[in-house]
Amino acid sequence: MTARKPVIVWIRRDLRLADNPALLEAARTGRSVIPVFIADGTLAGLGAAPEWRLKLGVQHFAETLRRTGSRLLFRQGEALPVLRALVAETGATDVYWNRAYHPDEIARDSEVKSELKAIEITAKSFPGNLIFEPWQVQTGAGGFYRVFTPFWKNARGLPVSDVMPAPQTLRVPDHWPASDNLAAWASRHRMNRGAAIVAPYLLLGEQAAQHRLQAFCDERLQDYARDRDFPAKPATSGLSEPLAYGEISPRQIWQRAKVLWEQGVGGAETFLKELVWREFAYHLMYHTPHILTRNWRAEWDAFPWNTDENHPHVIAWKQGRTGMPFVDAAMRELYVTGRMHNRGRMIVASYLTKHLMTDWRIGQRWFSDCLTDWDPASNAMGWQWAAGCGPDAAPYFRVFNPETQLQKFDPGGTYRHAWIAEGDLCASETAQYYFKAIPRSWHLQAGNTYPAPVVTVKDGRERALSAYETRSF
Ligand SMILES: Cc1cc2nc3c(=O)[nH]c(=O)nc-3n(C[C@H](O)[C@H](O)[C@H](O)COP(=O)(O)OP(=O)(O)OC[C@H]3O[C@@H](n4cnc5c(N)ncnc54)[C@H](O)[C@@H]3O)c2cc1C
Repeated sequence: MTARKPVIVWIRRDLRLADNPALLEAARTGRSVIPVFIADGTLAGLGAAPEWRLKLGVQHFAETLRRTGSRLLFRQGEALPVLRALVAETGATDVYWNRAYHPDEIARDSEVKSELKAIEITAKSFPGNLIFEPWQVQTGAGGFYRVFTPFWKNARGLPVSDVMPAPQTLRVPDHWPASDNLAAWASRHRMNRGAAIVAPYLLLGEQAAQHRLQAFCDERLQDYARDRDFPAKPATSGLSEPLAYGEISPRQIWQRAKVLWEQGVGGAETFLKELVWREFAYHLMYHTPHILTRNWRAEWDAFPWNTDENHPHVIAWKQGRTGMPFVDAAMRELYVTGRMHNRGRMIVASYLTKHLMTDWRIGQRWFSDCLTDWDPASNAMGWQWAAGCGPDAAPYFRVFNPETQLQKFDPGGTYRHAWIAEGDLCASETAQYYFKAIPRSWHLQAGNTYPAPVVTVKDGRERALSAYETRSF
């Protein structure tokens, strides 16, 4: 009687109906479908903002499923016992999911798959969260890539399958198994006041992501290559946030932009290339998982980084009070919006690791607490790139100058004005708001004098280069 047995779809960071291979395959069996989200140990290490954002995403997707007549079950506990219990309760014979690539998730999923198979449950995983599976893009010798350009040249020519439709219907089981309390879980977060501050900047849910993609392709893509580096311009897609929770799939973005590329729309190729940086980050995380926690190049272990998280320079960096307007503007943007422009990310990461000679993992931790688009692979790759210790990294001796960068990418001072209130007689609302948003314990006020640089461009550069030149490796 398999025909009547339900299929369990284990929902993870794939909070969407369309282009969701596991969900579609389950619907196509014609059997009832039980979608479940499991809050397990892999979520324990999430920073405050991404944890809060994930919970909002799960709640939103539960609402989306409810509108189709289905539901999202929610269970707390380790994945294997939860799935085993659900199989026993429902008589399901199949469990489907879309693949995840973090080393902890790979280990968990492999165990779940073999244990379910051992009790004669069909456990199937699908490729749904990347354009190219990490093992699919290979060098001529059959290995993995360490450098982006050849990865891109190879990947751009590979076939990409069509986007899948949302299931037309999801058959419901005769009896829904009980769910743990999703609302109670979702309201338990560590953002406190931060939630209300960041909330207006969120791009939440599948529909919002699709609208954004459409608007971006219609209005911004044409000028993307020209404008994408200017932090005051609304020139980029902002899709990293829904991508991080699977509210949109990279394949949906790829296929839309690829058509425009083929039609000769300016900016489309550059945009696709940026999207493939995300693929490259996953490729690296899959083949060299130590990128997440250790210097990718082990010789950098001997470098004399500052590892004191409470060093006054690190505190000034986190609080946007380094005295370097580009760095401070970007750090304040992060605090208020949960986002930071890519140029800002490169500048603040370079300033922390080079001028302040601080271990990149201190910056990585701060980002992982503050970013609503936090993504383990892109984040680690970005930090190791900026610090000079990663694969295909910016060489350590190439030190971004935050002053000339500001002149070049914010020539009219719009970005600076948006985030730096001190000394500005007509300080913008956002710049003033920063001081309302930050904890009182920081003792900062908009009327304060703007600080002198904690380390000047020249001193920081010379110190970093001298440490680099006298290094023991
Ligand atoms: C130190 C540092 C930390 C970063 N941390 C993250 C992070 O936690 N999460 C994250 O998604 N990105 C991260 N990035 C990459 C990049 O800054 C963001 O992806 C980008 O700013 C997102 O804005 P967007 O969606 O408007 O990008 P767009 O310019 O519209 O680009 C489209 C998509 O391409 C991908 N992309 C673009 N640039 C990069 C890049 N350099 N690396 C990887 N993917 C890229 C993203 O998925 C992005 O949504 C980091 C970069 C640095 C230097």
